[in-house]
Amino acid sequence: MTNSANNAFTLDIRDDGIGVVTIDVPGESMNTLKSTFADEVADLMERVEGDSKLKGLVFISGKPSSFVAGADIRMISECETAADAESLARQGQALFDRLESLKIPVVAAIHGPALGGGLELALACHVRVVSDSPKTVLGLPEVQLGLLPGSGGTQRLPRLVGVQQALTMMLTGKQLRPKQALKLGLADEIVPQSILLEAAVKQALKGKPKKRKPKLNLIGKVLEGPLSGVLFSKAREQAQKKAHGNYPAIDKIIDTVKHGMSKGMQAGLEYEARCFGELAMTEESYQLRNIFFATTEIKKETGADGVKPEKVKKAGVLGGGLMGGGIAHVTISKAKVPVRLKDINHDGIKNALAYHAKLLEPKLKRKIMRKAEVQRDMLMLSGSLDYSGFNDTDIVVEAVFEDLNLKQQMVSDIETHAGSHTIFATNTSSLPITKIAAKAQRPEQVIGLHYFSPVEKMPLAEIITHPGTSKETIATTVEFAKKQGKTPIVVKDGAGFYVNRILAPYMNEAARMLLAGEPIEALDKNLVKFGFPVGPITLLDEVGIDVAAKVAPILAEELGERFRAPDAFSKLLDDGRKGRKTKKGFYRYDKKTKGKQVDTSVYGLFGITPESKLSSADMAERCVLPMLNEAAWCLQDGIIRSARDGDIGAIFGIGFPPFRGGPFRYMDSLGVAHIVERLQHYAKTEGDRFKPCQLLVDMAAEKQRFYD
Ligand SMILES: C[C@H](O)CC(=O)SCCNC(=O)CCNC(=O)[C@H](O)C(C)(C)COP(=O)(O)OP(=O)(O)OC[C@H]1O[C@@H](n2cnc3c(N)ncnc32)[C@H](O)[C@@H]1OP(=O)(O)O
Repeated sequence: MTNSANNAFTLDIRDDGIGVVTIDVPGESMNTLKSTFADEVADLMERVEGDSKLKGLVFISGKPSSFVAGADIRMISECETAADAESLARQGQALFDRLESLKIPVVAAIHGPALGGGLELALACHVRVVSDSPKTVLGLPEVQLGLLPGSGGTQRLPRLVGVQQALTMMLTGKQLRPKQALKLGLADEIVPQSILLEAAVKQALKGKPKKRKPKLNLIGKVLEGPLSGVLFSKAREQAQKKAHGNYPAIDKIIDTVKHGMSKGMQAGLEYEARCFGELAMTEESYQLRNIFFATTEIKKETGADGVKPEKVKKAGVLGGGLMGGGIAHVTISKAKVPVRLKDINHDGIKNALAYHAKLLEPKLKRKIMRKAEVQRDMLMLSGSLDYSGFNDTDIVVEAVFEDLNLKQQMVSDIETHAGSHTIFATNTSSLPITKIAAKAQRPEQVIGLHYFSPVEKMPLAEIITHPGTSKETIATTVEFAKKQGKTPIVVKDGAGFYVNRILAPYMNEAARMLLAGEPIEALDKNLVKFGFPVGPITLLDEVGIDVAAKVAPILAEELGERFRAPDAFSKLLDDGRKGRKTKKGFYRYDKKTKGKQVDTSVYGLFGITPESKLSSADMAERCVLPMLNEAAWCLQDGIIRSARDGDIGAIFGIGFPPFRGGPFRYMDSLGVAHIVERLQHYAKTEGDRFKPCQLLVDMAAEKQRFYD
């Protein structure tokens, strides 16, 4: 084989006898493994096996900032049968077996992500040298795609780092940084990127190392020896506590590791390939892969066709509350942009600084950041009580409380004190952007930038345009949100925008069932079982009953009767129940209460005796259908630009069960006609609020789907 520019793998043999294989998939920004490489890889292996002078082999990436991001997910999605996917897994297994069996030492030189099949390749090598860059991460994230590691990962990882650690990595998809990988024995050496290749060559010249046993303490040895049965059943119990049986990959990962550890590597690999094939065909994996494709698409979009974003070099934040503090933090720590924060009093500024410091502290403790880096990030946040330091801001995000006059005043202040190009982004969750921009001199620079709480954790940002927002403002705000680590969706102005608009009817329906006597625990439990991270009543307590009570009439007024909230909020508020923040809501928050307990006195307020009459499935259906219907309304009204944005918004903003693909993909999977039929059924039994929107009715009549 001669090396060709079209090859993904190029072998160069150095004078010291070490062969360097550079992985560089042509035409792609990141290396992924594809079955079409089979012939060139077979040639490469023959060349290596046939060269008796070769002393060792090093695998390194030719890409500037990634090793290998795994098997090509598109290739997995193209499989039509379980047998097709199983054979992909076997192909990878066979190659990695052959690599591991080489008599010469094989070293992986890793800089950037080594994920999925990329880490499986590295696991088959005899030594792993990693760069100390923050870009370097090692992980097996297949579970997030509804899959298991299919090319030996389920067998090699536990043998290298121990069953317990391997299960944690595979069941959570967690990615390890270099130091964590070294500690576990997954990496053998950490070096600066500049000497990565040389360090790997040095390792190869040392000869083939003896196989190491996992680094285990005494308890680890017992748990992974005589008590391994307990270890596996505990892992299953813990994982299912969160997954509620909704993710088939979880059981398969545990079964496969167990099979291989008790019956040997070869049997484990057989089992692994079979399970990989089966999982690739599940609805759950199909939907999770779709999320990967959707987010990858969104990452590439500017939000405004043909317009390039302006660079944001400095940002302003108005308001030092929880939201303002969170926004300042992600702007500095993710986007690396300095922030000037204004509040009306010193406490607000102090709060924001303290919040920023609190979020940086664990990074110092866990050695993700050095002290000097933390200090630098702290210095990037400065505060003032006036608008000094705002004149050179490129964007200002407002996070003051929800008052239209106040927000209009802020627009005017920014127009006076900041630059003529400065964008005014409002983090309102309920006020129309059109009204906030109504008195602006430069309305084209006013936009909504709606974060979810807590800002540093929630992945979604809704970017809301009013009719006058310019394309430049959209593109710059979208880019800014991406730099802050958010997945942005661009939506049109309208009450509740998208996320809160679809959330409200879902919560209202849960409240209605509660008023009809369904127990609080049952409502929460059944919706969590459906796949939401928390149930609707818990969510009401978290969001604040007062907040829900304030938003409900606004939505009803603008969008109609179907948004009319049940008459429960006023009674709760009269009783001083605002939810978790006041330690009084549907649940008890006093210190003495152990675990999560319903405050049963709530039932007395409504004169009801709780009694479950609905089945788990009926309860979930009644809550979820209004959300699905409203999502379709939003598409019909042009609030969201596509079903894809609606799915990503619901999954990343609300936690709509990812394995169901989002509201639109879920409707497709059940069939739009079925959704319409169920909505019509409930419209008869429960009321007009369930009436399906015209888009759904038309689509059902035409047998259409949201996705091809
Ligand atoms: C048999 C095996 O066990 C099965 C497997 O390996 S399944 C795959 C497991 N691997 C993964 O799940 C990792 C998926 N990738 C990622 O999480 C992220 O891409 C990443 C963290 C590696 C990098 O993120 P980021 O820097 O934001 O880059 P991102 O925009 O996502 O990706 C860059 C490009 O690589 C592509 N890409 C990354 N990983 C890919 C994969 N595994 N398959 C296909 N394409 C992939 C993206 O689609 C994108 O393509 P584009 O240039 O056309 O836009």
